[in-house]
Amino acid sequence: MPARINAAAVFCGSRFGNLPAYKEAAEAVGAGLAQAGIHLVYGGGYVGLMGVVADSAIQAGGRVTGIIPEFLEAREVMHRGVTELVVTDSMHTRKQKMFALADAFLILPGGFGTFDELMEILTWKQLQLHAKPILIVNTANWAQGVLAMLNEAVSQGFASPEARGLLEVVPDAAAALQRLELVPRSDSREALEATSRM
Ligand SMILES: Nc1ncnc2c1ncn2[C@@H]1O[C@H](COP(=O)(O)O)[C@@H](O)[C@H]1O
Repeated sequence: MPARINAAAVFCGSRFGNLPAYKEAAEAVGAGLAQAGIHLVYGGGYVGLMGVVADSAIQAGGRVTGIIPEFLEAREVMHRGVTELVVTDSMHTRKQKMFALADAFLILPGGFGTFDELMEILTWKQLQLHAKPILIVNTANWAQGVLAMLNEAVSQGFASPEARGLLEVVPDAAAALQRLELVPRSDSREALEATSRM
């Protein structure tokens, strides 16, 4: 079935993590997006799972846009093989551009930076700045800690069950790609207007 969305942003680790399953998931997501004709938007690095997802999409003939802040060009080894590379003046601009381009967000295994990106896109949704799907690809249950934290916030009365429901958890890349088939293309003007409020 052809994909209805244009682009998905992938947030994931700048390291590989300890399990081979993490790299395999990044490969499957990159290749799967390309095969579905979905434009990959990601952080522009060559390192860790970020590089894996980009390389897999490129090898499968996909369109890949990397968005990287200038100060991370060396640290995250800016990927020069992507279709488009956007160098921003700050982390904030990077996030805004990734947000504006994407119709949906996939969160793959990662560390603190990935958690930050997840929380920001989730809290923007909680504030009704957007309504785009956010999917955690829970490979080998890597996200159990962050999910427990979110669930605990609901249990403690600091977040509503509705807010917790703004985030979907899927077990693997195949389920994520299947879910993306159901996502309608978002109105890019609405997305751009939303970024001006962030
Ligand atoms: N504070 C941050 N805001 C946005 N993005 C960040 C932040 N810190 C790091 N990042 C980026 O996240 C990815 C993955 O980082 P991991 O720590 O490996 O999960 C990387 O591109 C960081 O630049």
